[in-house]
Amino acid sequence: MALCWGIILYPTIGILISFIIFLKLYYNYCFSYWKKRGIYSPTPSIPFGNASGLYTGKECLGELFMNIYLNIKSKGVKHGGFYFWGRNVYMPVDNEIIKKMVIRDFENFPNHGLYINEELEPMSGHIFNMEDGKWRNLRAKLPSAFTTSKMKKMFGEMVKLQSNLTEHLDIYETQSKPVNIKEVLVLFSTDIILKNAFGLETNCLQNKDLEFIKHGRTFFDDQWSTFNNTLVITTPRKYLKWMNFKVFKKEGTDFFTKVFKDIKDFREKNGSSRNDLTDLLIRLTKSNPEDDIFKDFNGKGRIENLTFNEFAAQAYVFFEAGFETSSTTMTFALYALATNPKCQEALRDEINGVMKKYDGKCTYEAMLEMDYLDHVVDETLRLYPAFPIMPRICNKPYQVPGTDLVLEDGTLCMVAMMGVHRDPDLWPEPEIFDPNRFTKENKATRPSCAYMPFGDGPRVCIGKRFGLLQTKAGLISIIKNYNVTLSNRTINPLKFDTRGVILKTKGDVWLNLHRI
Ligand code: HEM
Repeated sequence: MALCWGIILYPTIGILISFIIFLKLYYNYCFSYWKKRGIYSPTPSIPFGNASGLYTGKECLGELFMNIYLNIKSKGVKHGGFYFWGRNVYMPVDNEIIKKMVIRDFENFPNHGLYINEELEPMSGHIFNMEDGKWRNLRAKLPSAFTTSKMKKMFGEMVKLQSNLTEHLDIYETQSKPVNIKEVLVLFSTDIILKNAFGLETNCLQNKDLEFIKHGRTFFDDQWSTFNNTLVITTPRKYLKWMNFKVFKKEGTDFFTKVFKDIKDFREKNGSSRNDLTDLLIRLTKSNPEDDIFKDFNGKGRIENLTFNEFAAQAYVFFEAGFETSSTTMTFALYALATNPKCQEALRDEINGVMKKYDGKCTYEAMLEMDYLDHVVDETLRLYPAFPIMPRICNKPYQVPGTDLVLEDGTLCMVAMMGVHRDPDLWPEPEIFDPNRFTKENKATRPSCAYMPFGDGPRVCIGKRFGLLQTKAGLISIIKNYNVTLSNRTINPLKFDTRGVILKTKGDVWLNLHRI
């Protein structure tokens, strides 16, 4: 019997030891990447590299990049490197390098480099993941869904929904109950995006159990999806492809595929004059040689029409991005205003003053006159950029300007937006909420890439104007009508939820509302 155990035990121990030695050698090799190139790197550890905070629940993705940025910056260098597991990642901290990478030398970094597997998951073929010519061609068409005249019309629709929001909030106010503000703002933002991009009247505020909410929130909130989102950022896509990795939950994608098919079928059968994002996407699915929309981005060649799956993937990303980022931004803004009552008062005074000029109406023109509101939103997005990542893949060898480093083709580069936004060299006392940082005079003192909550360059957020309008429509309505204080149910000082890609508070933000 003892002999028998020996036969099994000794080879097993041998294999285990060999495996550990192999792993150690492998990691030593990986972790020497930046050193060999003479580039500073914070000390990595096995197995997570520099991302252990992410996997042990100490830091969210935005904080992880911020801390790496501040660490590199503290060494007085222009850039550094770090490791996701064994994967090397480049991080610039010099503003000129960031600017060149993202704007001037965009041709070297046109793609986000994230996992896309359209055969397995058609929904992954959306514009955020799209690359090269395909991305360029589609991206060139989409701005026509967000022109100034359309924005103005959409703001009108948002204002109509403001009364639903206050009616809903009044229920909490009259019962003197604190409100979980993010939960309400998700409903408000979902109504806005469904109305403006898809022409649907939903009133989620009265019916929060709608499937749109259930499936829509899964992507950013549920444990499984948030973990998957993190994996997609940190893991080389060739491994994910090899594993046939699935990002989305089937029930959610089935639901949205059906909804988008129904909307498309309905509009094709009945016609539509909405001239909105959905109309534009439907037009792109028609193979029409007469239609100029099929000219490529150079205006020389022709592009292929979108398949139904490609149509659905675009509709899906606009729906998801449309409600989550803005409701998150409004939530952070209200937290900041509740904890900075003087800023709240100044904002309310401005809203009342400007609206008085417009017969008490919240028009597009009135909103444009609200400078302080603009500064409050800007400052909120500086401290709490809802989508705090800006990945770029280097697609050909690139000599980093002003340095000896040549980035290799395929290197993942990460701009640490939150790091830049909290860099004390750019923002004195960066942790303090101070909207006046964004007055015209103060803005002029900073380099352009010191602030980029919507990214920058040709890949900048396409929904930026829509997201800002939505955020402002919500804030105007709440601050005009309620004095907002923080309930003791809120974790204060605020901490970040360490799951997922979107920046979120740990625990909910609960507010007390007092009708004015
Ligand atoms: C406060 C709200 C928002 C924030 C903070 C935000 C932030 C961002 C950021 C940082 C990026 C990456 C940019 C880059 O890589 O340089 C991005 C991309 C994108 N955003 Fe937003 N976003 C917001 C609202 C929206 C809304 C409302 C929509 C849709 C209606 C939207 C749709 C998109 C899309 C489609 C992309 C991918 C663009 C591309 O790769 O060409 N976003 N957003």
